[in-house]
Amino acid sequence: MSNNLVCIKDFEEYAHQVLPRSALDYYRSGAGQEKTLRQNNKAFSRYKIRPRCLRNVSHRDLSTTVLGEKVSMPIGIAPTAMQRMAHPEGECANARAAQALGTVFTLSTIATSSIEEVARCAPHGIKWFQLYIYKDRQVTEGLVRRAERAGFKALALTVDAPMFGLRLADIKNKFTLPPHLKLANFEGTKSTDINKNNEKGSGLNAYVNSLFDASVTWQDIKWLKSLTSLPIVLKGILTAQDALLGVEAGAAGIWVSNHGARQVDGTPASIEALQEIVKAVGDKVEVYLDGGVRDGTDVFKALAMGARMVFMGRPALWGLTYDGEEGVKKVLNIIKTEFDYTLAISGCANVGDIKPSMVVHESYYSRL
Ligand SMILES: Cc1cc2nc3c(=O)[nH]c(=O)nc-3n(C[C@H](O)[C@H](O)[C@H](O)COP(=O)(O)O)c2cc1C
Ligand SMILES: CCCCCCC(=O)C(=O)O
Repeated sequence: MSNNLVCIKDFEEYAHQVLPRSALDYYRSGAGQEKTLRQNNKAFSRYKIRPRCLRNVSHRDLSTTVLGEKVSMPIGIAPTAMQRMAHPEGECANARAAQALGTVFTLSTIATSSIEEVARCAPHGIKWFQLYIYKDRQVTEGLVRRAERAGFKALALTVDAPMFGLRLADIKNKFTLPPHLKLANFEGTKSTDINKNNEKGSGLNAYVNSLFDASVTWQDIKWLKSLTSLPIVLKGILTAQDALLGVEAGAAGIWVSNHGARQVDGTPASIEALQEIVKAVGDKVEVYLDGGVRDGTDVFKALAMGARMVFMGRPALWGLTYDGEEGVKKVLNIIKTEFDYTLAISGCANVGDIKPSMVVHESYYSRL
């Protein structure tokens, strides 16, 4: 079977065939009419690679560093909630796959495996913890302390979700977490239950509106920084202005993202937002990108346009659905190989050889 799955699209098609409707729609969907969701993928194809020739690429090195840690490739796993709907080992399997490939796994606050379980499953992996700010600040502080104790290396604070986007499929399905699963970071607390309030639609929106703090401002980044010495990455930035405010507030990294097109339908594709942010931020902090990364050429383009690392959300969920840890490893190995081929055939022996001039917007060719 797996010989027939040779690219991420194949894993996505497989997951579409086997996942229950409600889980599939939750994983797959974007906000509103899903215009931005379609653009996240399409926008990459509007950028063109300009390969260079005869540059001795016989030995290649795909590794890089993020926040001072060496990773085997500039491709990591973005936080996605409730992964045990895809596979019984959920986040644990995903984290083990990332550990095996030597790259970053980011655990969602809204996970179906706890911080401690994931730390036990992947003790040597580079793990980041994704954070939401709860109205009850002690909930957030408790999560930070647990992530610190469990050896997580950074906090990815999601800044694009004061409320949740209107995901029409979840509303129609009246999404709830299957009863055998739990929000594992909150067992036995009132933050556990996403199923109690969904008579009118998706249980997610009811949960978020009742517990997440929509009044969060830049001052709260200072508060978070005062709590911890872990580096803080701001996830969900789409403008140069906010990137600069983030740098000023002391962020160690800016994660360019439109949340997989799940928040505002009508934002730019993440790749379209990347360059203004890279230009504004310069070398002050690292810049990452997620959203629509589906093959090795996408990785190359994002790096040429200034990202230090890219992350993938849904592709890991499709891999998990296929075969847990092994499925995610397959997905990661496929994109790693594609990136290696792109690097070599474009005349680069390592990520440092990828230069901004090697990727142009397609309009470059109509101007000639
Ligand atoms: C099913 C699903 C759940 C997500 N859960 C979270 C989450 O808990 N926290 C968060 O910051 N982002 C979350 N995201 C956004 C991802 O971290 C990431 O930004 C996005 O998936 C990247 O786009 P891609 O799926 O096209 O790779 C989620 C995305 C999806 C698809
Ligand atoms: C149960 C609360 C919301 C889940 C958060 C996951 C998320 O960010 C998403 O995009 O979905």
